[in-house]
Amino acid sequence: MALLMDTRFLLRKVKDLRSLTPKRNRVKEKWAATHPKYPPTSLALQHFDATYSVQLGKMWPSVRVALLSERKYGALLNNFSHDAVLADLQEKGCRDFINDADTEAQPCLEQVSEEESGDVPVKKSDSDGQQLSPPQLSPNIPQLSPNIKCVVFPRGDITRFKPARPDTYRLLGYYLLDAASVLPCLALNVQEGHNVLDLCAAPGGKTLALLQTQAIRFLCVNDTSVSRTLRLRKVLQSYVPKEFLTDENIRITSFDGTRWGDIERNSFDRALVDVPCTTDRHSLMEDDNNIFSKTRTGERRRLPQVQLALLLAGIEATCPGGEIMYSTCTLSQIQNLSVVEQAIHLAREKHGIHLEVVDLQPFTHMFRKTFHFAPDLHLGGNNSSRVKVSCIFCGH
Ligand SMILES: C[S@@+](CC[C@H](N)C(=O)[O-])C[C@H]1O[C@@H](n2cnc3c(N)ncnc32)[C@H](O)[C@@H]1O
Repeated sequence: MALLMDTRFLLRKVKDLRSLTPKRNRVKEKWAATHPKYPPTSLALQHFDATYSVQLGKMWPSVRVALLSERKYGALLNNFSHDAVLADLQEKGCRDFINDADTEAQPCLEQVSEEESGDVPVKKSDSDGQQLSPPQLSPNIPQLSPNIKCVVFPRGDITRFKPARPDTYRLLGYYLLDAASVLPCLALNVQEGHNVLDLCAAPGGKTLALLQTQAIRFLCVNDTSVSRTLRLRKVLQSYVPKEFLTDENIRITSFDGTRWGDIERNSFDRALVDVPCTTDRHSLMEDDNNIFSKTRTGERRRLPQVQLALLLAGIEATCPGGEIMYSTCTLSQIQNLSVVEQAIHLAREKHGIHLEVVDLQPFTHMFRKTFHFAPDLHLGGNNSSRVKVSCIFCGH
């Protein structure tokens, strides 16, 4: 311990001495050695400027500003906590945007776009269902779980939430996440007694939201990264009472999700496939661990391939009549619509599985007071085989 402290002291000293030396060459050398000429955040912006200006046209400048602005959090309330957190946050000016959703509203045509993620729910037809070619839109409105509550400060108010405090049972009262991350969990339409698969689950924000429904019979939580799965376990321990985290209720694994079809088929009523992606906002903000860094170029290029394999695995794992939610936090069409389109095609051609795409427009319309959504997007390669889907864009 003493040695460690001395070492730390010495390190600090060296730092101090360096800061006293005249700036000249030393500063230049250090800069050159540690900072790439083009940091990953700049490479990400260059890439988005090139691709999204074409994909989004005149919407890109405002979407760009939104991506570069401070992220706005939501606080997902923890029903397992004993503290009266909601009243406390309401007193501070927050509102539960799910409770405020306009469930009576009918979708209208005017819609504007803002930011990040593409979320696409897909329904698996009965095995003897008719072949759907081209893929058909299934117009249904998910029943919103009354138990998922997520509060936000009013539009334009970027007050930060204080870290959640533990209650007398050491459970935290809320989990902070991008408010839009709750939308795929709501759209998944989990019903009483369902078996649910969360294929890429860590660090666990959406897993927690799914557990808040208190409707799930069995939840299977997976993430290929062992370290991130460890984080997820810690999150669950901080929010969910031990008696809920039994083998009968939940299974936590660290498998490669792309191989899930080899492990378990036709087993789940619902599957959430929240894939790794270019995490657009993060890639513009943080140089550390950035997918646009030169060392991760190969990984970035392989993303659509991995996403497709994960979605296909989620489809195989779901039983006939079940629903699959594909979600990302990127605007990229290649990582959103193209992946869903290819998955539908391959599921039919290779596995004989027929899918219909659920139209999310009525769903997004319910939340138009809180989020900006993309205008209609189309699934399908040509005019004659178009199926509409809606992509949800994170942020306010
Ligand atoms: C967008 S994050 C998931 C976020 C999570 N759903 C949440 O709400 O906190 C994507 C996750 O996919 C995981 N992942 C990447 N490749 C995977 C694979 N082949 N199988 C399973 N998980 C994978 C990553 O480790 C990462 O944790």
